[in-house]
Amino acid sequence: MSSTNPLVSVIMGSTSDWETLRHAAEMLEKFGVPHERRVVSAHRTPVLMAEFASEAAGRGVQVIIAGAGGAAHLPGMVAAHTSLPVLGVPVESKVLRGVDSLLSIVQMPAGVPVGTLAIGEAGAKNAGLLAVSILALKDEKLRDALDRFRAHQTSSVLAAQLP
Ligand SMILES: Nc1c(C(=O)O)ncn1[C@@H]1O[C@H](COP(=O)(O)O)[C@@H](O)[C@H]1O
Repeated sequence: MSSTNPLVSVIMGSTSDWETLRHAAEMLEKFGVPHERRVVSAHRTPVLMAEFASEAAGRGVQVIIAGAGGAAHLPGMVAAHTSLPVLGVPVESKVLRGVDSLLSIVQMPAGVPVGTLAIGEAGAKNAGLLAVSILALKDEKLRDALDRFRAHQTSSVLAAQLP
């Protein structure tokens, strides 16, 4: 991880979300994308959240990955304060198994989009991959790395076929 000039900001509502969001950070690491990780909460640190979202583009951040659980308003509220692409990761909650998180994030009013991923680890990994895809639009090396990632994934699946 690089804390200087991060291109992607991975934020989460609580340190308890790290077990899920670390999968997004690990994907970014795999592709060598400079990123930061922060705990920011729309509910518990509303002023910090508004400042963070308003200032992110000015710091050179190009994509925000925001994960939260339960009443997961963080991705939507961050999206309300920035026109950067915001990728929302629903964290699996104890009581409703993340369906609450998913519905809180996905059902945005038209005009303020959040690109919502699947619940939990798979969603976090795919958020990392989507962030890489977005950056790869203007980065040929990243595009090649993504192509290699896909090719490797394909050959692993083929190699794992049953006889
Ligand atoms: N959904 C939100 C927000 C928010 O959306 O602003 N802030 C914290 N939380 C969520 O509360 C859950 C429990 O947090 P604790 O484990 O700290 O009690 C976490 O999944 C977090 O994302």
